[in-house]
Amino acid sequence: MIPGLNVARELQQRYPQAVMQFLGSGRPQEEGLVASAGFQHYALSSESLATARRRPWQFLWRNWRAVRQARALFQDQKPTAVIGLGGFASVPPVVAARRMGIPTVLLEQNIIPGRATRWLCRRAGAVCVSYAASAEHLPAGVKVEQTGNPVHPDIAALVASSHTDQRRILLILGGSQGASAVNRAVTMAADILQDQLTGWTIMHQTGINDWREVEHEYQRLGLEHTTSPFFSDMPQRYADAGLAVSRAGATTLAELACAGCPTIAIPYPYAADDHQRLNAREFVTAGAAKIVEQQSTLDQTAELLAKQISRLLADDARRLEMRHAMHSLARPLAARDVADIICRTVDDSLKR
Ligand SMILES: CC(=O)N[C@H]1[C@@H](OP(=O)(O)OP(=O)(O)OC[C@H]2O[C@@H](n3ccc(=O)[nH]c3=O)[C@H](O)[C@@H]2O)O[C@H](CO)[C@@H](O)[C@@H]1O
Repeated sequence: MIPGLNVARELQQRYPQAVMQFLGSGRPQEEGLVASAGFQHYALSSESLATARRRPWQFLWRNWRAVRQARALFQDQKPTAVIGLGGFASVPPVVAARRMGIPTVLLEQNIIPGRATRWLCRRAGAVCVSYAASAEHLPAGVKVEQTGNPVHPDIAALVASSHTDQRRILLILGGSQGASAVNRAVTMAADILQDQLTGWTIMHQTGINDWREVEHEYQRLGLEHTTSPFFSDMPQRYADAGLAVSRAGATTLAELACAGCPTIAIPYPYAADDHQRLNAREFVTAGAAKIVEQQSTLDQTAELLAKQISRLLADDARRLEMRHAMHSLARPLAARDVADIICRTVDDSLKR
């Protein structure tokens, strides 16, 4: 969703008269994000794959209805192009667009393309990916373009920020929902590292459920900290951070790259195709991040995490090297490049 918003911002700047509409499955958080970016949102009756196993008829019926809804909307609005953002809710509108001859482009952030991308890619005008390796997981003949993941312009601008590193903020991120296992592992690691963390401020995004508990824990430990269920000013948070501990969601990693923020990634172990671990590995290979695997017990995860944090806190030079490596992975012009590809796809379809 967030990369899609950034592409819409770029297109809106180029074509101020154009109308950008987002079609989703009606999740309130998604609708809120779209509305606060100033775009229109329509909810279709699409249903995710999670339903397919439990209630297959409901899955088929609701998605069939969603295709019909998208079709009716497109007949009325006559869109120039339809862009699939990778989630399952993108399948019905892209299917409807294809049937109506409307040009389509897909965005895929994860190194292993998700099912929606794998299903839709053959007839898409182009698939814009974050990682070069994604092409290996798509059928031959699909037009794959490595654009990087379109991040917010204020985050993209962080690439130009200075490379000297006096920052003493440890940023903890759990992805858009927050991550309970990360919250617990980090607070337990903070307990182990209490002395070493003196002089550092912990900036922790907890998600809604754990906020009180995490806040209470830092107060008990007497550590400098700010906690919030969700930060609405991420560009500033990234700009201030000297080290991050984070889930390995594709967008967060792309943003950390622009910020040049050395990162300890704790991949979500149950992600489809284990894509978070694979996303993070690309960063480890480049020397920009470390991985701490989530273990079967929290104690073990916390212990490994504490060791890794401790090493990096003690090694300013290593963090600076990681900062350079992170910046080398940044794709601050991704939104522009995706917008170019969309425009080219539309032009090509008009010539046919
Ligand atoms: C658990 C899970 O399956 N997560 C998937 C989900 O990630 P999810 O959407 O949870 O996380 P992402 O890393 O993709 O994006 C999180 C976004 O939320 C923003 N943010 C985060 C914290 C905060 O306090 N404020 C804030 O604004 C970040 O700046 C970022 O833009 O989709 C990604 C693809 O896009 C996948 O790679 C992830 O595996």
